[in-house]
This record gives sequence, C-alpha cells and structure tokens, in this order.
Amino acid sequence: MTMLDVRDLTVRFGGFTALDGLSLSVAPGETLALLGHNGAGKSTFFRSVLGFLKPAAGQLSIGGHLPGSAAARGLVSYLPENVVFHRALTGLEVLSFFARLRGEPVSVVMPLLEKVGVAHAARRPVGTWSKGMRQRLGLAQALIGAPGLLLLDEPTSGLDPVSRRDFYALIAEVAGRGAAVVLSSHGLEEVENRTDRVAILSAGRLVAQGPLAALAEAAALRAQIRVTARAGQADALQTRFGGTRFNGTALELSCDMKLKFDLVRRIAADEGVADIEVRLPSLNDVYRFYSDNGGRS
Ligand SMILES: Nc1ncnc2c1ncn2[C@@H]1O[C@H](COP(=O)(O)OP(=O)(O)OP(=O)(O)O)[C@@H](O)[C@H]1O
Repeated sequence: MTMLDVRDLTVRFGGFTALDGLSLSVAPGETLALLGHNGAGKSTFFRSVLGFLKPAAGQLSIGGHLPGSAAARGLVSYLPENVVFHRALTGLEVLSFFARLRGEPVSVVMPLLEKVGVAHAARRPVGTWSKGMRQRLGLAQALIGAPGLLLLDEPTSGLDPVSRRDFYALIAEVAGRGAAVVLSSHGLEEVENRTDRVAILSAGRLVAQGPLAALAEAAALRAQIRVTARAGQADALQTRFGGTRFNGTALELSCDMKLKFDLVRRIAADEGVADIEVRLPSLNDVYRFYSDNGGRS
C-alpha cells in the first residue's frame, strides 16, 4: 500500500521545466528525505502534491485521492519552507486557529505545544519568539489532526543541533504511528540514520532514490590517500605507487574502497614514507556525486 504515489510528474512554469518525469512512492510509516540544491524542484514537488500546481504531465495520488480533493486535503498536512504567523497572536491563538480550520477541538492545542517544546511561551505573542520556536510551532501546526501524509519543506532550517535531534525524534514517533513523511533538506549528513530513504533531485530530475547506504555503495567513490615522502624519496615513491606529485614531497593517490586497506598497508611499510593520510568519501561527496552530475562519474 502507498500513501503517496507519483508517476512521471512533469511541472512547467511557462517554457521552464521545474520537474521532469519524476516518479516515487511513499508508504505509510515511511520517512523519505527529498534532497537537492537550491532550485532543484523540492518546493515545486510539495506544491504539486498539495494540488496548488497543475502538472503538465503525470499522475499523483494521495491515499488513492487526487491532489487538492477534499479527501486528499484531509490526509495531508504541510509545513512550508518559510513559515509565517501573525506576530501579534500568541502561540495558543495561532494553533487554535489552525485546529479550528482542520475541524479539530482546541483541546488538542496545549498537548501539541508541549510536544514540540514551546508550551512555556504559549501565551506570548509569536512576534517575540525565536526563529527556532516559530519553526516548532509550524511543526505543531502540521501535526494537528494526526495526518496520514506529512510534507515538511526544509523543516530543520533555523534549528540548533539539539532542536534538530528533538525534531527527528518527533518525526520518528509520527511515522511510528503510521504516517508517511516526506521532508526536504540540503544535505545527507543531517538525514543519515533518520530517514528510511532519500530521493535526490537535480534540476527537476530524480537522479537517485533508495536507502542511503545503498546509494553510497552504488556511487563507488574512491578513497584519497596522501603520502608524504622522506627527503629525496618522492620520485622513488611515485615510481612504486603511481599517483600525482603534490608540492614536491607528497603524492596524492586515489583507490577503490575495497583495495584501500592493502594499499595503505604497503605504503605504510615503505621506508621512503614519512607520513600517510587517508580521506574516505563523506556523505557530502555522495550527495555531490548524484546532485552535480546525475550519478555519472
Ligand atoms: N511560480 C514560478 N514561476 C516560475 N518559476 C518558478 C516558480 N516556482 C518555482 N520556479 C522555478 O522552479 C525551480 C524549482 O524551484 P523550487 O522552489 O521548487 O526549488 P527548491 O528545490 O525548493 O529550492 P530551494 O532549496 O532554494 O528552496 C526554480 O528554478 C524556480 O525558480
């Protein structure tokens, strides 16, 4: 069963194609991170699922319903990228307003404010709240009425590391109750171990999709090894190990991750070597691999 099913979605603004043949699905209880540079199409994707944009081609279904239909609207909740609340209203008033809009009793409001950790400021105007507190209020707004599909557009921007951790704990709880969650973010490091799958968008195209570990493995990025030679040994080292000379005394080598241990052992045992430094591919390298060139090396 899927909560969100998107097939060959294409969205255009005039002659500009913002989303190009995108297909993905998200099951109840699953958390998907949508990643991509500025302008990759993440917000456009959310606005399409919400039914705000009419696709040029493709189909979307939310729990079997068309985007924008009453049934779909009842299932989906959304936290926009730049959440803005009336500055003069208190947190309690803001959330009560949204609860009424969703047909929920205002009795749900205080427990939600407590859940996101801003109950202490509930009776203060939102204009006096910090950005992180307003972001938490935005999340509380998205949690009203136990939605089946949560769309969160860069929900952690402006949050400090502790708030970020709390945020993901809350998302895990919501997903644990069966909601499907799609959230957008700018980097893999943040979503590592916190989402089930990632989908990487590049210039409106879905260039990679899957569990992060599988994407990292498929990228087959290489380890970088920098070797510093003892005085007068650089030429001999290059003859033995190859690589590129770097500032006269160092060599830069790259090797398949599977072969790195053997190579490092051989280098470390060489008498001409003064120092060795190994750099493994980071999650940022994996992200760049897919988002910059569509996964083509
Ligand atoms: N209403 C619009 N009219 C014309 N172009 C638009 C419109 N909305 C979005 N775009 C363009 O579509 C592309 C995708 O924009 P979108 O906001 O979806 O990117 P994003 O991935 O959310 O970026 P960011 O990370 O900066 O929020 C951009 O090039 C943007 O300029």
